Amino acid sequence: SESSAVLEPLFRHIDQRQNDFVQRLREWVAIPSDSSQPSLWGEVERMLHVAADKITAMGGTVEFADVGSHELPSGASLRRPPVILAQFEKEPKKATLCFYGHVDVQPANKEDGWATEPFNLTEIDGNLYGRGASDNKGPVLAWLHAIETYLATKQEVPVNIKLVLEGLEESGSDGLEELIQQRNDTFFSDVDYIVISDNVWLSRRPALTYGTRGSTYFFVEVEGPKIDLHSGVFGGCVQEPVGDLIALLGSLLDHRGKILVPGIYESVAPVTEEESKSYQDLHFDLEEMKQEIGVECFLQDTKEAMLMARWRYPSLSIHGIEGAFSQPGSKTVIPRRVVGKFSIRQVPNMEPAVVEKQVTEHLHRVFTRRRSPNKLKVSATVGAKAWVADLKDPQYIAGRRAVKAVFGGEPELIREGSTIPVAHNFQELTGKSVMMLPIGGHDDAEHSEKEKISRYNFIEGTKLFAAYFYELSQLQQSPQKM
Ligand SMILES: NCC(=O)N[C@@H](Cc1c[nH]cn1)C(=O)O
Ligand SMILES: [Zn+2]
Ligand SMILES: [Zn+2]
Repeated sequence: SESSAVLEPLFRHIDQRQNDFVQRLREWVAIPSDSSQPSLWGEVERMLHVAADKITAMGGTVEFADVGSHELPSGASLRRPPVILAQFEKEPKKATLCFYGHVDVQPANKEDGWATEPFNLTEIDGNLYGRGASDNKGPVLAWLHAIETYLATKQEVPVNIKLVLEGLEESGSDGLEELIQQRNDTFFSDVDYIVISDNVWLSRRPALTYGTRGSTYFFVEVEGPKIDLHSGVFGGCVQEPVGDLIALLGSLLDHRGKILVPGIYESVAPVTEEESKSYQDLHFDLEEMKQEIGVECFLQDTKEAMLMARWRYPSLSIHGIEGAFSQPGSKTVIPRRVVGKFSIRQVPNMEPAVVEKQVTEHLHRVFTRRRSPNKLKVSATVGAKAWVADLKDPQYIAGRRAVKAVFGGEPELIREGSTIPVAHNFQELTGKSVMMLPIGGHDDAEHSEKEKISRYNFIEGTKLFAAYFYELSQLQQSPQKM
């Protein structure tokens, strides 16, 4: 068939080059582009330059777009890492696909329990372990390798390509929403489709993703004495900030994971019959998942209930306490100032600004009841809304065809519990079609000390993207053909 004639040489080339592609991923993972703290943004910038050089070497043009500054606690301001806006030569008759990805990563230290060095991509039993391997350097490279494959095999890329690559996704994509607004009538004006590959499959089957949850990240600061104190001297005499903070954090959730902040579930949409049915055919094995992450039980007993908890209900997770003694050994200290960190995943219809107000008021109410002399400060970042796409969008037709061409079966249609802050912004601000085409495996353990992408997913994922360019270009010719 025509599609095999186009795709077979591409797939062959990808197979032949797979070791080079893995080596390039190794080079990218070696850059510790952790965006969680402004003091580390130098490495994020270095990573953006490496990505830009790759795009330029392939014939693309790159602009480093400014996304403003971040105000430091000292009052000084620091320029945020720029966003790459790139494009390849344009042919007006072809559709234009814009790919979004990020090259920053979550923090990673060997001491967190990594069996391998987090920034040294290590292959074990066909899995490539390393921070950013799946989230999101592997998929970003797979898109670039798909383009490279067309060029190397002297085939015309069948769609025009634009890229948006950022370095602050893991800390909330600050400044990107404003950049999209500014460039709506220029960079984005001729874009037909936006595609994101920053999530994972639900099972061993490939998937297309049509929804993500939003997120707001909270900081609860409790400040007491002006210096840390000896607990033998002042224990029992001062109201301890850690005690206040634990009471505040303890007021957020019940023992079954229900959020106790008044009003938080108010706007959550009821489950329709159609939605209920949509979970039945999905492959998700609770027992296997228990084994994988090492827990005896989940808070839900059925696949349907667990997927709903993950995709369509809000959740609250406590991430840590800054300033509390956390090293090994015993230190009999009363910390003077502690900051609790937690986030709330939000679902369609929930407004981050409303959630922020509800949480702030709740924490102040609980704190007032304690009559503590300490000072409480609540602040929030990220404020990302949930995203849901229309499955009738033509991108999903091209996505299904590309999955069939590479994997030989139908994709699962899934949602995602995590957040890609820009997904909602792209859809709302540009009005363009947005789809997620993941290549990460269900067990990639993103954000954990076991993050990996399998060689299979990385290489077959590259083929998927190459096939996707082709299938997208075919839509204009035969949009209804399945
Ligand atoms: N792969 C997407 C991802 O991991 N996104 C982050 C974004 C985020 C949310 N709050 C702070 N950062 C995620 O945790 O979902
Ligand atoms: Zn990501
Ligand atoms: Zn992430």
